[in-house]
Amino acid sequence: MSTRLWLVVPAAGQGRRMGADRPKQYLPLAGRPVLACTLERLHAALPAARLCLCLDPEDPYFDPAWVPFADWRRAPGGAERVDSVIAALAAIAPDAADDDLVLVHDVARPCVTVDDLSRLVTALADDPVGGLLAAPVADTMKRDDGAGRVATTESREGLWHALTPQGFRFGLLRRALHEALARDVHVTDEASAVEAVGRSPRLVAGRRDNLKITHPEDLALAELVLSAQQQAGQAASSTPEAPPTGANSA
Ligand SMILES: Nc1ccn([C@@H]2O[C@H](COP(=O)(O)OP(=O)(O)OP(=O)(O)O)[C@@H](O)[C@H]2O)c(=O)n1
Ligand SMILES: C[C@](O)(CO)[C@H](O)COP(=O)(O)O
Repeated sequence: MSTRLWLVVPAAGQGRRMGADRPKQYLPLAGRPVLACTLERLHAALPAARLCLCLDPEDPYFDPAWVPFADWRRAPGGAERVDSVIAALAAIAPDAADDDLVLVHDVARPCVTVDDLSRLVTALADDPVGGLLAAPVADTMKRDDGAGRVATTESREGLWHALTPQGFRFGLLRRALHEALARDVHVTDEASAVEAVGRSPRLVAGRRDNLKITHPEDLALAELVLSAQQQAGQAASSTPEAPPTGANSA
């Protein structure tokens, strides 16, 4: 399958759980804004991809000098992440073909490695649906009783943490997201929307340190991860902790 590669980076969130004086994508990480770090990783792996960056239309912090891609455009962020991604798909629609692969990656995940990005693209190259980076759940899982006590211990077998990027064919992704909105199905990632139209995204095992900066402590963790990756030469490569696909019985 010979198609173009698009990158959609939702970066229009307000970072409410972070509680900082500005959206978390503009907080400093290893001396640069989170947004610049994330775009640098994406560019190192996929320099020829076409980028669409979702930004709050009233964002006073963004600086285009942080974008290393030659071919890029911006889309107006919406109220929820899904609205921002839909706006990005509308912005690329005039130039995108239904079979083009669209990778959606949170700006808040700056620790994704070049190797995970490359393996994802390779895994999805001939996949008619698409898929996502994911990490097998490694902790014992508890369900609460609603009153602060454990109701049950849940099996973690077959459970994965959904990471990003998540990559799907343009036509399928657009249809799935629009159907989710029309049917009022709450989706927190692209894969859920694709699942809701009856397709099964491929799970591609990725590194656990591809964390999403969400809470204040995550910024320090991300800084440690970037530093460790740098020392281990893993900014550009990595070894997954699980086979690329298959059941999680860890
Ligand atoms: N309306 C929105 C909401 C989120 N995002 C993006 O979606 C990604 C994941 O969202 P999340 O971690 O929830 O970020 P925020 O919405 O910024 O955080 P919070 O929910 O704490 O406000 C982030 O890259 C964020 O910028 C977006 O583009 N548009
Ligand atoms: C897309 C995502 O990063 C996958 O883990 C996640 O669902 C986004 O989280 P949010 O808090 O719902 O924005």
